[in-house]
Amino acid sequence: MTEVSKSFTGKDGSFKAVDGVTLSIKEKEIFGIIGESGAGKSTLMRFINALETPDSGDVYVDGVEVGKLTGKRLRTHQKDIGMIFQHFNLLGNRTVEDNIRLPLTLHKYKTPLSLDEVLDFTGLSDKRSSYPAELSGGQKQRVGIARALITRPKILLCDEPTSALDENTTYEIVDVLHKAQHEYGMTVVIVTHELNVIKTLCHRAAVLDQGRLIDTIDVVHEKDGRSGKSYHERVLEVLKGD
Ligand SMILES: Nc1ncnc2c1ncn2[C@@H]1O[C@H](COP(=O)(O)OP(=O)(O)OP(=O)(O)O)[C@@H](O)[C@H]1O
Repeated sequence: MTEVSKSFTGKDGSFKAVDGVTLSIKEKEIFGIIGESGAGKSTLMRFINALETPDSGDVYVDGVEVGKLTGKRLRTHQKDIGMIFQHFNLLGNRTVEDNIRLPLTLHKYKTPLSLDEVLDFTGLSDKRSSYPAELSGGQKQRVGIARALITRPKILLCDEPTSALDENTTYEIVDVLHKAQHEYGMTVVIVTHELNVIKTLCHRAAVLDQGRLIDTIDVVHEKDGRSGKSYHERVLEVLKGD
């Protein structure tokens, strides 16, 4: 995206939520967008699937200018992009398998995955007939991931996917996302304020501050990877510096 900006009207008048951001995300990379609350992270990410439209600047996905798409071509573009949310956005009156299948009932997809494959991939095979209220937070997010994966998206947008979860569950979800990128070769864009999630999962990260891009960082990964550690090991690491 090049020089993208977007203003909103708040109680003190108009302000720039995204301010002249230029960045490029590579195919199949896991790219983080970090910054404090209100920095413009979600708005920037939502330009990619046209849930938000910039006031100025251009967004290109696969060489196609998103702002020029309308009608069927816009829908085709949006169908290539899956999304998962902080609060999961599941339908409470539908079972796990009906929630996961939902996108396939709304649109026709060329090469969807099978329900059994995504249930197995996300470790939910024994929960297929459960309702969201019967699931833990981590299980609900795995349903959200399965619902996105079933359409076999080229790009997966993740808006604060672990912010409603405790630390252990966060690493469980980070592992599922990592595995999903590896298995299905998607580009993953993840908005979060949790630096540990970026550190464990992302190849690169953009830092936003009051709508401006202030840095793009190549993430250095620890050799042993934090996600394999137990909760107790991580507590010791943080509190005692082990
Ligand atoms: N539709 C909208 N109308 C008015 N203001 C909006 C709208 N969407 C976002 N904003 C405001 O724009 C700013 C950036 O919002 P955005 O959600 O992109 O930030 P963020 O970095 O993702 O923050 P958070 O981590 O709190 O979600 C915030 O001040 C937000 O209140």
